[in-house]
Amino acid sequence: MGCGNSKSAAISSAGGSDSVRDNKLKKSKIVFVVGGPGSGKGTQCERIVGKYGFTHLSTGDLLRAEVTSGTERGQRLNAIMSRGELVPMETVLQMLKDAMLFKVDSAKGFLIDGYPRELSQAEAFEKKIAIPKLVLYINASSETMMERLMNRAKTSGRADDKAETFKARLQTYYEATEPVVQRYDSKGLVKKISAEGTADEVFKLVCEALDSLK
Ligand SMILES: Nc1ncnc2c1ncn2[C@H]1C[C@H](O)[C@@H](COP(=O)(O)OP(=O)(O)O)O1
Ligand SMILES: [Mg+2]
Repeated sequence: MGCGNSKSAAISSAGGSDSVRDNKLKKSKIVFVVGGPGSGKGTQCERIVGKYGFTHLSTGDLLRAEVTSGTERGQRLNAIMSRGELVPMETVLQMLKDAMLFKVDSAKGFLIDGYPRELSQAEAFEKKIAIPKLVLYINASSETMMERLMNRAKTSGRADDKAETFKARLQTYYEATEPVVQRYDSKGLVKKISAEGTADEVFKLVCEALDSLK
């Protein structure tokens, strides 16, 4: 501990030892974007990337990309998923960390979308990577989320954008993810954003929350 003075950090900025890079991650602006299915997380992340130049990482996208890349890890993931089994949390987290480390020198901040989905994932992230600086809680009523998902279903081609699965997704969300919000609320890290308005209106609130970050 305490061996990473600013000089050695500067020298290693084009790479550096694992511990130096781990330290950089710990200091980076990490924002968790949390909210129910269809609340508008992806929509807001896209806008944040445009205005703030943050790096947007979605664990779903990372998993799909790893599989199509055909790496050894991708092949293992493909085998697990084609057996209908769950990808181990440790693997998802390692993928997320690798993606963050890859960008740590250039990223102005990280938007983590779709993770953590449950308390144990939040705890594992903190242990392995860092404590987030902010949790953006994109909050919409279940009626609004349902309406938006039904609209998205017309073009998304996503198998889970169906009225029948919406109830189950919502229940999983409330049971598993809301405790994550409570955990960070007790640390004073949550900004609750009303997502009922237009995407522009929501983005105004999102900007206020992000601008309060040092
Ligand atoms: N504030 C808003 N008002 C109206 N529609 C919105 C909206 N934010 C997002 N949408 C639309 C875009 C999508 O078709 C759908 C779901 O948005 P999304 O960004 O994909 O949600 P999420 O990533 O949280 O699942 O709703
Ligand atoms: Mg999304």
